[in-house]
Amino acid sequence: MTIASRNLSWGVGGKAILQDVSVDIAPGTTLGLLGPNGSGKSSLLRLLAGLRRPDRGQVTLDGRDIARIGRRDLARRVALVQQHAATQMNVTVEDVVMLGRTPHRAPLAGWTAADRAAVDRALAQVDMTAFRHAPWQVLSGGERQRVQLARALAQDPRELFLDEPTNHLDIQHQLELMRLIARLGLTSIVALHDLNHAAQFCDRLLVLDRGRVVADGPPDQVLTPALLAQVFRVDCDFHRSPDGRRHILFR
Ligand SMILES: Nc1ncnc2c1ncn2[C@@H]1O[C@H](COP(=O)(O)OP(=O)(O)OP(=O)(O)O)[C@@H](O)[C@H]1O
Repeated sequence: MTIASRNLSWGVGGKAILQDVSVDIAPGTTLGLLGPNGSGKSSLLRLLAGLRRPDRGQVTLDGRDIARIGRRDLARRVALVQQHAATQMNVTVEDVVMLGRTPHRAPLAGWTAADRAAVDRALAQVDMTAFRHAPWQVLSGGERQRVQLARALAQDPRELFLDEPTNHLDIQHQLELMRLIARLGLTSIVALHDLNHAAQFCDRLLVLDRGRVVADGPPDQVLTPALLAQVFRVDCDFHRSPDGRRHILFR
């Protein structure tokens, strides 16, 4: 067990946004978080990452209430890549990725060899080494997205939360990013809209509809025509891809 939630509920201004969400995620799992726009995926990621407190229920990390874990300890362990990460403009790519090392550094200490190695590794993992000295403001949307992932990887997390990480990426980098996440060996929770990526790269899928969990299990069991019709209001057929995974054809 790494991350788990019990009967998590959260709302704003009397509107229930997440209701009774319970999930228990085994170490090393790539969990795809699916659901229509507004179903609560980003809200759940923030609650699970400890950035927001639930109104009811609890999030635990290795059995400890996440609300009782200090910010710095949590940041050494858990990284979140949000959809629209705010970043100061007047910085380089390397500066942004270096920020990921902050929780590991002693106050006023310089950069260690381990910090530099983590930044080098993270830039290489997202194929952005050539941009190391580029100013952040010249990057394209997809390049920024990859740098934000590198910042999270430089943090050396055991749990990685990603909110629609393939947005803005060209197809090559979408596939590379999904493959990278799947082979990192971390516990990754990834909000996704591409159901075929979910089928191809995730071990387990959790489907939200209007703030409630409506399906939870391996892709083959979750991605059924009935569920896709009920939750996403689409008709589809399935093919088997050569690796035996489901491939969805939308009608
Ligand atoms: N801070 C907030 N204040 C008011 N409403 C909010 C807040 N955060 C989220 N919501 C509402 O909660 C619902 C769920 O939002 P959330 O961003 O979690 O959905 P999502 O599944 O990630 O959506 P999308 O696929 O469009 O990114 C939406 O109706 C949204 O407007």
